[in-house]
Amino acid sequence: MSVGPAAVIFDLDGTLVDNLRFHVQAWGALSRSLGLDVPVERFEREFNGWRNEEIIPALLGRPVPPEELVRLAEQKESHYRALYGPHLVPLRGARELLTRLRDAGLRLAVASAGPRPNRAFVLDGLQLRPFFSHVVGAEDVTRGKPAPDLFLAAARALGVEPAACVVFEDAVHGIHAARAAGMIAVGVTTLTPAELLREAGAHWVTSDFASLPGDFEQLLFSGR
Ligand SMILES: O=P(O)(O)OC[C@H]1O[C@@H](O)[C@H](O)[C@@H](O)[C@@H]1O
Repeated sequence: MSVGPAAVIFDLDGTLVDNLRFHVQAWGALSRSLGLDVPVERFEREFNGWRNEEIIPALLGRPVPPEELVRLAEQKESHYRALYGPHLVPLRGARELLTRLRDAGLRLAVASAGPRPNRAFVLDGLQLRPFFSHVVGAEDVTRGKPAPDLFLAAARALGVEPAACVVFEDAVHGIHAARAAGMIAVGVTTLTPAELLREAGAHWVTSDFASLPGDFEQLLFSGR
């Protein structure tokens, strides 16, 4: 009997796809249209892994009524999808790793703080959705990352104990969330340097899915 992990949970933005510069560009355009001058680092670090319901009030520095929030979020997200659409591609090795994990009998889920249309844009656009038993998103929780809620919701949906889950995640907030959920955390260095992901608690780091650390590969696949 295998004693390795039973499930793997993937973050979406910055992990399954290397798309954060397009999110940052769209956030920058939204901010400018509102007369705000926001340093890029806030989008890359502070807001990475948050839900729109958390980002937009922080950006404006005030509570934002639901209708205004929906309108501003849609303005940003439709711009992001238009910017990223021509570049949509999985992170190197993603499809191959998902195939190996599925064939090895591991349960797979996505846990993203992003809204449903953005998840569909990537997962359906790249035909990755069939790999995943469950996709958990912004509307399933009230707190984004670093709260553990998204990852715990994914584990619950998969019917797997948190301690038996591995999380792939690119954001410091996401690594904190995975560790707070009691999961094994693997940092993906699409934007955030390896040292910061390790400091946040990542057990391993990798630049993509094509070259995983040997001992981590062994943990995932030995005995399967
Ligand atoms: O949880 P994920 O998939 O990394 O994505 C969450 C968010 O990540 C941020 O970095 C983006 O700017 C957001 O717009 C996005 O929704």
